[in-house]
Amino acid sequence: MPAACPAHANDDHPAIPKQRVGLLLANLGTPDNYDYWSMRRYLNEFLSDRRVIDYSPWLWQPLLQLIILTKRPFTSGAAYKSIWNHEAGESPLLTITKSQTAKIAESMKTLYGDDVMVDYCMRYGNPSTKSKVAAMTAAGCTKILFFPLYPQYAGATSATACDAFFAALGDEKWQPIARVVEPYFDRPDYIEALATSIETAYAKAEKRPDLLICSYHGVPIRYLTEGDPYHCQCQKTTRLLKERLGWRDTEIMTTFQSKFGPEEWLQPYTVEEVARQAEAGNKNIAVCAPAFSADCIETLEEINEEIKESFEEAGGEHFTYIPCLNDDDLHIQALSATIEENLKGWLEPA
Ligand SMILES: C=CC1=C(C)c2cc3[nH]c(cc4nc(cc5[nH]c(cc1n2)c(C)c5CCC(=O)O)C(CCC(=O)O)=C4C)c(C)c3C=C
Ligand SMILES: [Fe+2]
Ligand SMILES: [Fe+2]
Repeated sequence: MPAACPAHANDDHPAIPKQRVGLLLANLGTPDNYDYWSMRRYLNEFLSDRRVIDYSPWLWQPLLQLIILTKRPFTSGAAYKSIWNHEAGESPLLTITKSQTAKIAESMKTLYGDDVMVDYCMRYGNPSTKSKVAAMTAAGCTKILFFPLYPQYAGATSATACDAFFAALGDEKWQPIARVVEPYFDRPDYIEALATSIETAYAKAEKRPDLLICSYHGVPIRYLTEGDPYHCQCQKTTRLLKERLGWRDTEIMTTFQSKFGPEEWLQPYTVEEVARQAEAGNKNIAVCAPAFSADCIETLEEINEEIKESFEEAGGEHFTYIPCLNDDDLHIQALSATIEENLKGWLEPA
């Protein structure tokens, strides 16, 4: 009987690996090092993304290439150097993402045995989203669950991560079926993990802080008026946290940090608000950063160095930075439960 196709007639039919489900965790990015050229490469990729900076490239690219990328790699490189994980030779965001991935992989193994392949990728820098989608497809993942590790949606984070994921799928001959995990800021288990981290920090503090500032990464106000729901999701995160903690309105507030460029961004700006609070008599404050699933340059350097300095210069006395949830057990449990819900219909726990 003739073979069904010429490739079947001889031995050059491609090997087909065992089919599995891929779980791809995605975070923002990281430079490979803090030297000028590594920083320039990273910032160029990041700041050329039109989900982040939406000006016309005709206007933006000359400014970026000729002015911003001649100076900023030096200042950002120095900031990265001050927080770098020198032992591992990588940024803290990368170290934490690896640990989160390993812990989530462990909980997936308990639930599903070897049926799920777990890995992580970065939107900018390495490992790229494209390389990880290709590796998962080659390893037999015919379905991929993509999980942008941002509690709140923003076009500049979640959407651009998805754009890179969908573009990578577009390059695959045998394109995996895809699902994306939605923002998780209002999940009770995430709020519980956040509230517990705050209660633990407050229990350890010498003196109870007068105020908790929830400092979120900012975006231009224009992005909100053009339809990005990030601002509302940040405000709701603080409200849910306040309700879970059982606190009064005067004990907790929302601010925004990391302003970049000349436009007006979401306000109040953290760096100014901490100084106002110190001047108003709140000499003992705590700051947490619920928009970040992992500590990074924006928390370790900007909050714990620049913003702390602004508070102390205005007469503030005690500044407590409450770390991100990182690889805390409750955080990993909340992320794993979110993943389990999103895998339903594809896989059931054994
Ligand atoms: C958590 C949510 C984030 C939003 C929303 C966001 C919007 C946004 N960011 C920029 C510009 C910069 N962001 C930078 C770093 C950075 N941003 C986020 C997260 C969000 N950004 C993270 C997690 C990080 C840290 C990455 C790390 O490697 O540690 C920087 C780089 C700082 C530097 O190196 O100088 C810039 C610049 C814009 C313009 C924007 C909204 C439009
Ligand atoms: Fe950012
Ligand atoms: Fe809003």
